[in-house]
Amino acid sequence: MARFHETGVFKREIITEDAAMAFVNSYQIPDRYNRADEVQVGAVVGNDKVTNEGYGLPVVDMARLLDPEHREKEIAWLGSACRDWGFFQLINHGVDEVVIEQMKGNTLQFFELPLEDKNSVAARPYSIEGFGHHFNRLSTDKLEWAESMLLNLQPTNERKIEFWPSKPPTFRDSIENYSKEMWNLATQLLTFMASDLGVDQETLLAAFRGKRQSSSLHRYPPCRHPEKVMGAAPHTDGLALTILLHVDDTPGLQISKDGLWHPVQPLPGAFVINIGEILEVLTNGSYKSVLHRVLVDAERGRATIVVFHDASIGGVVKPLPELGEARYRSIERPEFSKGFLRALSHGKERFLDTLKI
Ligand SMILES: O=C(O)CCC(=O)C(=O)O
Ligand SMILES: [Fe+2]
Repeated sequence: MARFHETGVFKREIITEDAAMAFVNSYQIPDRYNRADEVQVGAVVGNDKVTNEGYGLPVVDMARLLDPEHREKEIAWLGSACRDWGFFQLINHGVDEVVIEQMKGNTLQFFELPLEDKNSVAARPYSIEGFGHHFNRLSTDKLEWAESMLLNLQPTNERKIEFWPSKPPTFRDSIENYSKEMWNLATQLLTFMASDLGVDQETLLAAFRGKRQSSSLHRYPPCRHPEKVMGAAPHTDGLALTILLHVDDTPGLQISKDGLWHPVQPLPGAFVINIGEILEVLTNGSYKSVLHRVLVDAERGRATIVVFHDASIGGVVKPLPELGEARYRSIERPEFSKGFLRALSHGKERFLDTLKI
């Protein structure tokens, strides 16, 4: 992924004083944030129900996955969520609450720092890591209504410690602990996914072992004109498995399904899990990597902690051989990133569709 910039298709802009002022006083939306035309694309389902039956985003219960009496049914439910939605909320996940609360607290403390402090770990124009705007696409050159802190977490030799905030002082420990918890959770979920897919657990886990884990911390300031700005423009995730934690209960994430945007109503204490492009390929198209976006609230700020897990089979992105005739052509991992980013940046067709056989 260090090769992303070689494609020359994205850049990360720093948060300037003017940007910070625009976020605070949002009566006037500067032109580069004004994406009213994009916000209006696609109808939003007025659906705030979170149920296991209705049309809401599926809720998967880890306690049931671990309970022999309910396991089989819950694995099937997990599988259907990954096939039909590409997203689900996970409850009773068993992740250490102290680690979660410390990570949430330190994330908020970081974002509350004076701009000068946050910019001491500012992204460089063509670096993935550091503090700044999220990526902006060269096709529009518009900016997202958010400030984001991106860091590589694992393997440790791929960390760029110069981007790791030293304020608040516990930040580095918190994210280190959080990284381990997320790796354990990802591993656990993958074993159940393997059961659902009917593949050997070890084969699926091996694709993730030793691969990169990275994080994005996002803060979406409230905006007096939420109909004009995008917290995150529509995208799919370019890695394999994403685990998102809401720091607060402000909604904003929307998932595309059947041509409609479905708002996610964050369940207290739950994670939002989604399938990235690479897991779609690994599962030979069984699990779906789905378009999502973030809209901003008029009054309430929102923060999220997102951890991404990469995967490949010996450095190649391709379907697991156990899953029958390949429906995607094999591609070297670095080429995959280039193609993914190029397609995203130019807002063209989904890169995965160009790999379909
Ligand atoms: O903050 C969110 O709700 C979503 C963020 C996201 O989609 C991403 O970082 O890829
Ligand atoms: Fe995403």
